[in-house]
Amino acid sequence: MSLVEAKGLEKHYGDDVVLERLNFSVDKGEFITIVGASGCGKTTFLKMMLGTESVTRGKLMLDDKAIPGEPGPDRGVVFQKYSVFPHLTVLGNVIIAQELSSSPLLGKLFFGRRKRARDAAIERLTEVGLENALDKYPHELSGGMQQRLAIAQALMMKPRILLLDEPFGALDPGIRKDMHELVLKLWRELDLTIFMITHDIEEAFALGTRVWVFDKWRDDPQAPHAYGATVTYDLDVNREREPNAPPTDADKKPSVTDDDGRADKTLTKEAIS
Ligand SMILES: Nc1ncnc2c1ncn2[C@@H]1O[C@H](COP(=O)(O)OP(=O)(O)OP(=O)(O)O)[C@@H](O)[C@H]1O
Repeated sequence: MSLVEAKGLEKHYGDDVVLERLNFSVDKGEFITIVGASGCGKTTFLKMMLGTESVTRGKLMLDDKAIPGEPGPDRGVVFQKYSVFPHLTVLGNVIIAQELSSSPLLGKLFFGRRKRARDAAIERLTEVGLENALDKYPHELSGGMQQRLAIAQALMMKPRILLLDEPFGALDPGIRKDMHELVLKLWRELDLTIFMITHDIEEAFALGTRVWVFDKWRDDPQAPHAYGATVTYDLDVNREREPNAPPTDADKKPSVTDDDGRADKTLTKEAIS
């Protein structure tokens, strides 16, 4: 059984068709990187996965059931803009993810549960390399450290799926490299399935086991909103990294089918950049 599956998935805003013809199946442990022109619907797709945007038509399934229409502990998210609380310490920022989830009314945990949440938060912060910054406030952290904190927050509830919306877009190239190593380490060690949007094609090919290109399947200049984007290319890359997956022929020569399964062509990252 696939972990995530879409069948004829569509998203419209009024008459504006943003996404359509989305048909895919994603197994546990895959690392999907998503590229595509600005405004083509990548974030909208991620929000549907998160449960903060509704499905207009078709199906989006998690474990063979309609994906919940609200965020849940099984799906963690990190956005490009730092989403941490400025008035809380690093440790407080991660504990609160558990507090808000376990005690939404009070937003507080007490006694043994607080101690367990604290221990779990320290574990998550150690995983992202912030164990020496527990008492710092976000303004005392570098951009890379703030994103590490946002990742620790997203991991606090032990999600199975991690949704990353251009998480490294605002970071310097050297720091991005460190973040790539971190995200690959977390993906492997925590058995995550990742969907990550990026504008950086090199990053998409370096990190993903599958690269998706979102684009409109048809463009009509007379009716720019009539057709939505879909996955126009679905490229197998770095398959040897997947848990228990031996390298496939696709690693050597990516083979691509269009969204109707018709064309079969070889594609390189140069061709879509
Ligand atoms: N809440 C909304 N109401 C109406 N239209 C929206 C809403 N959210 C997004 N859109 C529209 O949906 C389209 C896709 O937006 P989205 O943010 O998903 O694109 P994107 O591919 O992530 O873009 P970028 O790469 O610039 O972040 C855009 O035309 C946007 O204006």
